[in-house]
Amino acid sequence: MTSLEITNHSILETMSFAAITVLAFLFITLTYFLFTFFSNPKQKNSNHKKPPGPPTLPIIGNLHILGKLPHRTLQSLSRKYGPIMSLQLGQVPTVVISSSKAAELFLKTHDIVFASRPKTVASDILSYGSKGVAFSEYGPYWRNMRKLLSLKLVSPSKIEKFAPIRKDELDVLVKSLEKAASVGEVVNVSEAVENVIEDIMYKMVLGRSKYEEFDIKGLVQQATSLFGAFNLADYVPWLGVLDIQGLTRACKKVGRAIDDALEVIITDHEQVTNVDKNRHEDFMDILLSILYQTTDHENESNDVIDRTNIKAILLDLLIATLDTSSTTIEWTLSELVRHPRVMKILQNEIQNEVGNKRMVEEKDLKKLNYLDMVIDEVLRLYPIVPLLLPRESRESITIDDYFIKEKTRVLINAWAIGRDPNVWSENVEEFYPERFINKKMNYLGNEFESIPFGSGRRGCFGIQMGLITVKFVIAQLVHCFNWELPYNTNPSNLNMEEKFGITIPRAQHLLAIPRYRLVDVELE
Ligand code: HEM
Repeated sequence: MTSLEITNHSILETMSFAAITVLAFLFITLTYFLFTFFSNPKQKNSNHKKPPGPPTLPIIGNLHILGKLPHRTLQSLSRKYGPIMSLQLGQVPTVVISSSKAAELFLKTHDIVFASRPKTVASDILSYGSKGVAFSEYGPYWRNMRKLLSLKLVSPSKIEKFAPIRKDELDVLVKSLEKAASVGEVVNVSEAVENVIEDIMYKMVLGRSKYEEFDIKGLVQQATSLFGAFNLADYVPWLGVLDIQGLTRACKKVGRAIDDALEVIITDHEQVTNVDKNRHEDFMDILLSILYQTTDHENESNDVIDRTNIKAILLDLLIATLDTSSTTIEWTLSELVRHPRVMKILQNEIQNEVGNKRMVEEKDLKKLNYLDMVIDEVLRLYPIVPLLLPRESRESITIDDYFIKEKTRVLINAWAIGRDPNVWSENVEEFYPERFINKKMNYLGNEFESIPFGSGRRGCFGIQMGLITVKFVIAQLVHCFNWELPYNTNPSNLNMEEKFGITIPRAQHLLAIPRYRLVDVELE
């Protein structure tokens, strides 16, 4: 065969492939129109009024309009279509909530209807078929696991028990920053904070410092972005086999690496526990103590907690603890550096309570009211999980005259709710902690004006542990150091762009120069 023949042959092949693709697309589009036109005629003629929403395209619905920062796109769409808005994400009917009043209806008044999570490719692969807590469907398994874990992992006495770990790890960070300060070094604050949180959480969850053999933080970050990605396979399941975005392949690859790491961690833990029975109890010990128990004593269910349950829960806990606290700290330091006025008031408050001859201790935190206001303001502007974790309606329901059918996905735009000018006044975009002077937030499900931890049955169960970690790190870092931006950057020019995923970290790492400000403090 000559080269010309080869070329012609391939063009012919390419042409027929293109023709087949076009024909297939036309066939699918036609089928879709016929299907949507003729299917469910009863619903078309009934009073089942859907919430308003933007026009949809065949097959993909509104998937194409989400953009790189969906929380922002959805906020501007809600200005046009209202706080309860319909979207069609591929084949999945979706409702987006963008006001505190609407959030209260979905997360409090009708919480039980929206207490489930949708099954997704990521939860199926990475969570061992949704066997963890955060991504599992509503039902006796989730209810019992959540009750058990809340009691055993994050009770006030457990939070107190882990205080020495938080103190020791933070001391190490302060020491290294003191060194950097003595030579005027530029510090990658984002990385430093990620590392200290990783060290704290490692010791708390696994009872030891990092494993050199594998990069758990990296794997957890990859899993977090896969959980947050809009995978076409979840929205147009028949396109799933093609895996056009490669996300299903990525889930399988990351899932295998995580499984290998978790196996090593569990085996290692079992061995250490056998040798030293009086060790300080960590999360992993608590999880292993429920291995082989049944999940539902009351109803005598036969579900036994096995190794895959333990691995799925462990991954949930690592995802829930690693990124959330460090990202909140990162945004807080960024806003403080941008607002020297606020930084000064906070430093003065700490200095008045603690003096400048010793470091902050956790017991000081309850006296620091301005610190509470600073953190509330950061959580209002940067709810770290901007769309919370998706919910799914367990049955059909009518809310505010809108019909929401069973298995509708519900996205709560916590980011838009915290920036609603009708609630937070015209200076809504401004970082202004004083707006919380007469407004004490407790995040226990009574306020809906700012919901960084979600709310209701599926709300975060680690709120107190998250808050104490964030407040302690911030108080220590601003008490021990003044912070300057490098390269003569004007604070008002600091880049504040975010990246989208389940969480929203800074798009660019925060770099700053620490200047030590305490006198005569001896770190052991
Ligand atoms: C600043 C730190 C934290 C923030 C901002 C945060 C935020 C959130 C948010 C927004 C949700 C979803 C709520 C919803 O869908 O309504 C969530 C769920 C969850 N969080 Fe947190 N979280 C933090 C720390 C923690 C910690 C330290 C733990 C564990 C010790 C934890 C464990 C969980 C779990 C298990 C869920 C899933 C709950 C369920 O589906 O039943 N979180 N968190």
